[in-house]
Amino acid sequence: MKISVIGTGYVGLVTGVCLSETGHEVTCLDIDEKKVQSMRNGISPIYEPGLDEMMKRNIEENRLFFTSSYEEGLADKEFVFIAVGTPQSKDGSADLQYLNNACRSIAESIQNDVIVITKSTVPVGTNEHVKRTIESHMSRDFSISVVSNPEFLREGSAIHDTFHGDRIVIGSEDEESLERVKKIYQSFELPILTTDLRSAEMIKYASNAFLATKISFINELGNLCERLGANIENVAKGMGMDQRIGSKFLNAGVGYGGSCFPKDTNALLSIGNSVEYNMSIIQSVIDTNEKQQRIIVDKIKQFIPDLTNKKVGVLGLAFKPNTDDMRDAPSIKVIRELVDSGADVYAYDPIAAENARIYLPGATVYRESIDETLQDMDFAVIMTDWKQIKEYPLDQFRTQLKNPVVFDGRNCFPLAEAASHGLQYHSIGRPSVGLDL
Ligand SMILES: NC(=O)c1ccc[n+]([C@@H]2O[C@H](COP(=O)([O-])OP(=O)(O)OC[C@H]3O[C@@H](n4cnc5c(N)ncnc54)[C@H](O)[C@@H]3O)[C@@H](O)[C@H]2O)c1
Ligand SMILES: O=c1ccn([C@@H]2O[C@H](COP(=O)(O)OP(=O)(O)O[C@H]3O[C@H](CO)[C@@H](O)[C@H](O)[C@H]3O)[C@@H](O)[C@H]2O)c(=O)[nH]1
Repeated sequence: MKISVIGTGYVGLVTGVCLSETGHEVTCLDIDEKKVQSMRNGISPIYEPGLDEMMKRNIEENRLFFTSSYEEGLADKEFVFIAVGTPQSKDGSADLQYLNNACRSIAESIQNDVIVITKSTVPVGTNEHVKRTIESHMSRDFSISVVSNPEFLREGSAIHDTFHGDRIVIGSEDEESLERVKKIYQSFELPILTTDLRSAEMIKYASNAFLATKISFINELGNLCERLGANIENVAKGMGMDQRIGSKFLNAGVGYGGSCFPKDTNALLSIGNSVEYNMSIIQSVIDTNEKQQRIIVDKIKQFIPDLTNKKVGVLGLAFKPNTDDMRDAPSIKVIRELVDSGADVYAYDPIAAENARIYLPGATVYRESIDETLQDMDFAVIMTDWKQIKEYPLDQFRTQLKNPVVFDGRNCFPLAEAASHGLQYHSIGRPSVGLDL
């Protein structure tokens, strides 16, 4: 089938590449010329394990194309996926300016009847707005059908999630379009839920908000455990064994970040407000997360009240492992607070350091290795559970640091091991060990 994908961020690029991998002819379209040039050369603008190789193969086999021209991108296409960003506006709602621009450009360049499939996360009712916008800007009379097809991939495992996701959701009021879009995904052999437009749009927000709720819930319980001498890991294990609860997304830590949970929970709140319905659970989830993102600084100040000229080695900057994405990464708030409190911050991330420069205070010094980041520091802070950080030998913390004190925002190490290596080790929702050092 001939497909156009508009917007080549994580979702658009991974969708385009994966659809070409299954034999479709795909043209990915982006207004960012530099990105398009780099993608034409087989270089992905995002870090995603396995993506470059798959991209290059499909370009070579003439199934995957890149353009910045709507005329070229839409020529002969039966299906147009919209995957542009829908970031958070100042008032918390989803900012639809990129989507609106894409709709107007589609309308101006459309050359045949198309099914427009929205992959971007958009408020309930937006697909109807997409149809109206395109139809009202078209100069010729083509038939436009709209289908909602929200995306559930995670950054860092995006290709795996695309081919092995739990479900594909397709919503439309138009049965024929539903059937045709189902066929695009035929070879994926995944469960497909077909539903109405508005429910499909809501499923995306509901899923993200529920996962965010699980995280804020376990973080709140973790804070209680700390005060009562219980261990949140043991508690989560016991809860997760109940299949009604499930063991996933019960890892306590420095709160959720990234380009989706923070903005989508806020957008859901705003959707509620638009119909005068107060989403009090979602509000609490957001408030709990805001506090949780700063909790490691509170903990540091409890043990080291004066941070003036203290040297701090920060391990991990990305909002989670296997991505270079720094959008809403908890490390941003933590490093800003450390710097504002007078500390000198030295930071390491295997791949996010370049993006981090855009978000972090200018005073942050970037290091190339864990060893280098820990050398002569007054203490260490762990912000991302990268494999190389979790596998870093505990005795090296003791050898490299000036004082063997570690604040771990991701519970990377078992308590007994940290203690046996002579560390003063503070983590989340678990008792601190090595306090007698
Ligand atoms: N990032 C994720 O893991 C993820 C997962 C599921 C759903 N989503 C949703 O998917 C959407 C896209 O997210 P993302 O992180 O991939 O976005 P992004 O912000 O990383 O990328 C968006 C891309 O769209 C391009 N663009 C903007 N306006 C355009 C236009 N008028 N025409 C063509 N291209 C245009 C930009 O240049 C950019 O390359 C959002 O709604 C997001 O909520 C994201
Ligand atoms: O038990 C957990 C699980 C996750 N997190 C944090 O939650 C955030 C989000 O993690 P994850 O969901 O793995 O990453 P994303 O790539 O943001 O993916 C989420 O957001 C996407 C965009 O909407 C959705 O498509 C995915 O289904 C959804 O998982 C990160 O900061 C994680 O560190 C925790 O703190 N504890």
